[in-house]
Amino acid sequence: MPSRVRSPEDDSDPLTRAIAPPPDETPQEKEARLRKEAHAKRVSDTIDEELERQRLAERRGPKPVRVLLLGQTESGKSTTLKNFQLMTDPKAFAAERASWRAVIQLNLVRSIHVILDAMTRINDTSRTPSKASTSSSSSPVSSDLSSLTDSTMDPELLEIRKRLASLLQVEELLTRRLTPTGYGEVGTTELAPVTTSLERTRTVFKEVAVNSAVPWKEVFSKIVSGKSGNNEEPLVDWNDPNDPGKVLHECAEDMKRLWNHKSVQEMLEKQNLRLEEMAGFFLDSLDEVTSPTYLPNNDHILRARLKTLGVSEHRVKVQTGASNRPDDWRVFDVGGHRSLVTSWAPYFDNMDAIIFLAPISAFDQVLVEAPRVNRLEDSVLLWTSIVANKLLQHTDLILFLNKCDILTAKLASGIKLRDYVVSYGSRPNNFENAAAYLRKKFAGILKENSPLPRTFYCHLTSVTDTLSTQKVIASIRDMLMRDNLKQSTLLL
Ligand SMILES: Nc1nc2c(ncn2[C@@H]2O[C@H](COP(=O)(O)OP(=O)(O)OP(=O)(O)O)[C@@H](O)[C@H]2O)c(=O)[nH]1
Ligand SMILES: [Mg+2]
Repeated sequence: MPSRVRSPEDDSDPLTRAIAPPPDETPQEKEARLRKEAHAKRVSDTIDEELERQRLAERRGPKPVRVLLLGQTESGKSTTLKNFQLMTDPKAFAAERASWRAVIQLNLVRSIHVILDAMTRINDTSRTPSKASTSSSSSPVSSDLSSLTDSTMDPELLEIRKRLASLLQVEELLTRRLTPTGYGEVGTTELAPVTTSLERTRTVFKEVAVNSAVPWKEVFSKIVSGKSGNNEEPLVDWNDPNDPGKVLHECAEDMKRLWNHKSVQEMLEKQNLRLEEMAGFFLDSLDEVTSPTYLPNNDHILRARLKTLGVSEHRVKVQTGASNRPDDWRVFDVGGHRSLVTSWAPYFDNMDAIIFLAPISAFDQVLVEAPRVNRLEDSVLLWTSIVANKLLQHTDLILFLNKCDILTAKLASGIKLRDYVVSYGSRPNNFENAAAYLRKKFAGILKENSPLPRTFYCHLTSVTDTLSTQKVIASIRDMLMRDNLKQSTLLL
């Protein structure tokens, strides 16, 4: 078929048509248009010049330090990034409180959703014919969960459940705001069960994921109405009728009663749902999160959970003792979901250091995306492939054995490491012994699999704790500076 050749003047071309001046333009309009176009060109040229200037400065100036955060999903990568940001630019961090408020509200609503789902599941199970004999009990309110159907459930719980249905709309609203078209995704995933037993309960829920390189935070700046006196903290428009905080405040008492209800606690225990260990757990802070003028503090922001999609680069200025000018660092945060691991490799080139996070508290959990894979085993396999990678043979590897706070609590509650890691044997089931054992395992893997001998840098961390994490980051900074210094001395 002959193709049509289009001349530049051809006004059927949509672009030409779009930028063409209106046919009935007056001389004054033409002058105004030309002025506007000249101004736009000046602005565009200035931006180009600035970009070029930055590019040249970067090429001439000291090379930025590049750090890549790796580890399975929910290992604490984005939380470590938040620590970098809090440490290097606390004002910018504080300015984002309104955006994190929305994430925390969503986290809270999701926990309630999990409880409501669990209650429904009990109903469903009880209605199946095989359970008919147990569910036909005519006893009144009962803590026997097999008989906790609508007809036998505490009427108070039924009422609470009905009233809390309005929270599901809040969930939808927040999810829509957090995932502007093309910038995020809402995946239906399975709640990480707390046991590897095949008999375990499975809970399906939605988790919001965003690419942190895109402006999801700006969506929430729309609910920011101004700046407070010290010009740092954003103010939320508390009078906005669509602000989800209103519904959350109205539901506060019901949420509290639901969470503290004896039957609910028993039901969660029976279904092996340890919400306290779930990412983004705020049921212990209900009063604060549902207060009418809630803005999260740093601790809440670090505990907020928002899954990462893709890879994003963050620029931070790290102050070193050596010079007055802070160093330019690039911290790369990646999504740790299994389907995203293949997107890590293009970033291996040219990295100064990799911080690898292994959440060692997850020894009794399985991956949400692969329910037969133990999370600790997965971390060990990922670590093995990272240390063995030839592209990374000259890169410093820093291991964070993370979530030590949860590990301590878990072991203290009587959950035995040796039930999941058989080789742990008869060692005492406490944090010191468990951490030392796991540290040795990861060190051994590094020694055996590194293409070239390298130092084992390892920290026992709880990255939701800012003070200790900032100390660890400072020691990494000093270590990298020493390394850089050594290299430049060798080059002289
Ligand atoms: N208690 C406790 N919670 C932690 C710790 N580290 C991370 N968390 C929480 O675990 C959740 C997951 O952490 P993230 O930093 O989002 O995990 P991630 O590795 O970025 O996960 P992806 O983005 O899915 O790859 C968040 O709610 C954190 O607050 C820790 O050391 N202790
Ligand atoms: Mg993340």
